Amino acid sequence: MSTAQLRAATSNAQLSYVNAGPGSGKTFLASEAFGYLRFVRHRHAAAGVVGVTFARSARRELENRIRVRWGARSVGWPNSVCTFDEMHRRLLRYLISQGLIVWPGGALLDRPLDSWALHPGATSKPGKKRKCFLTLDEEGLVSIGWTTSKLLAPNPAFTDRNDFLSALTDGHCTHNEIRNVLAAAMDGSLHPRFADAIRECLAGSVCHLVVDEAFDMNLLDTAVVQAAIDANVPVTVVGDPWQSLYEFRGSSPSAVQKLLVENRFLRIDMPGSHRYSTCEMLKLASALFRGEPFQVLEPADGEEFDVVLAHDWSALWAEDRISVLPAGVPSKLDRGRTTSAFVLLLGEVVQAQFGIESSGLVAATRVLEPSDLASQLEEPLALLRDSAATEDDIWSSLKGAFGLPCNVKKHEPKKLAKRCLRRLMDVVRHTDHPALGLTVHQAKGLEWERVLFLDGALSVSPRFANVLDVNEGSHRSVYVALTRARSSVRVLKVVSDPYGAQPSQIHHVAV
Ligand SMILES: Nc1ncnc2c1ncn2[C@@H]1O[C@H](COP(=O)(O)OP(=O)(O)OP(=O)(O)O)[C@@H](O)[C@H]1O
Repeated sequence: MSTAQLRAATSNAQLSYVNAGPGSGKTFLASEAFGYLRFVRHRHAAAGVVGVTFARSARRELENRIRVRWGARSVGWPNSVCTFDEMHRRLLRYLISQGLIVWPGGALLDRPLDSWALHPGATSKPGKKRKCFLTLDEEGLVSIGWTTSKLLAPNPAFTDRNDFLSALTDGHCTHNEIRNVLAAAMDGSLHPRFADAIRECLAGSVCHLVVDEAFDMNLLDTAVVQAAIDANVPVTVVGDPWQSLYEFRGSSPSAVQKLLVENRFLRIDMPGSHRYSTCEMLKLASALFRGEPFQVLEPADGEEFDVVLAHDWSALWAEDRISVLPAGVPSKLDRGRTTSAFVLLLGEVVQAQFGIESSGLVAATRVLEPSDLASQLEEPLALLRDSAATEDDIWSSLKGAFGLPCNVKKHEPKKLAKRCLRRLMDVVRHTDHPALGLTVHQAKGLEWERVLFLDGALSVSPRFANVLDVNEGSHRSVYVALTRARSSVRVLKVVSDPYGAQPSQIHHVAV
């Protein structure tokens, strides 16, 4: 460990904030600090050290590092590493178990859904609709309310109260319902006993809270951290204000800054970088962290990459200048049964090629409930690799594998799904070693030797430098993408992306 990391990991401050740039070893530090807190500072505590972060991939990364460094028992009960969603569920469950909140159907199940996609009764057809949600009254009764609002395609919701109630009483719910009810409970104006109970739960179960990627916290997450502070639980937060990416989940860097200032967190700066092995990357990462102008290069002919990053999955599927295998599907892809079969097929190819789980597998598995996935996909996989097999052969085989009748209109693949299969056939049949394709969100916290970034707003001209603005979400996404490479990053211009969001304008200055 560097001296700066050692100082940060072994700080005995009640509240500390470690501020550091990309590749400076923040996650490394969070894992070191976890061991110090668990085995030294709080070795006699009955409550646990809890590490908390955002995406499931980030949670896995942090937990793996802690297991490797400190042994599997270091994260055993009462210690844990979890996502904020998991923490919200635990707190709500505590309120239910104490009889303070009455949940429809009684109990909150262990595995909330990510979304209501394909749940009977939930709709994602865009348009102005009556939309059901949960409310909490001061007696602790959770009931169903509704509002008329515009439904957005990727966010299905219930429009009928009875359908919603029967899904809830069957034990289903999404993280969204949990967040809504917990946020209402934490709002002290409703009834102070909810907030008192939450502080009691935190004080009894957590002896130290370590928050990684702190600038992704939303208002509910900061309220949970504030409740821990009010319960006298020591807190360490680690973060880089430039790496706040979860705007769609309501991340609020300004609320995080407010939390740090109002509670007088001890700020520990951790300079230095451990990721970068070339002057080019050291210079680029330092300019990015300081908000200074920087230049980027286009790839040279034939240059190879370990990973290709893009703002969204669609840009990766639309790219045909390089051989890239995206580990996820465009968000606009329909969620029907035939498309779900394609998602499972992609999952097998990605697993075989890169040894990782592709995005969207959980939802597709829920739709098709395969009995023996490996043998069901044996024939479609063989046809995918057989250059004599046509696109129609693969669709028929996929339908057959999951018992979907052929020649039924609703099981016909849609235009976008067909385009994705054609691209997959092309990549699988013409390259032995395609690059892994990921979105910037999926790449957060990870690193590779050589990175190619697909972007439409950065200038790659030798006459211009780019300047990013920390207050722009899409600029922060560019920052994360450009700082993932150990030795080199190149930028390939994408002219337009018909499906995904475009980053907002980046300021260019002449050099
Ligand atoms: N003291 C150290 N000695 C050797 N390697 C280190 C040290 N600290 C960190 N590293 C390595 O440097 C790389 C970057 O570390 P880490 O992922 O923790 O950085 P980070 O600050 O969380 O990055 P980012 O926020 O940009 O994702 C990793 O490969 C990590 O193992």
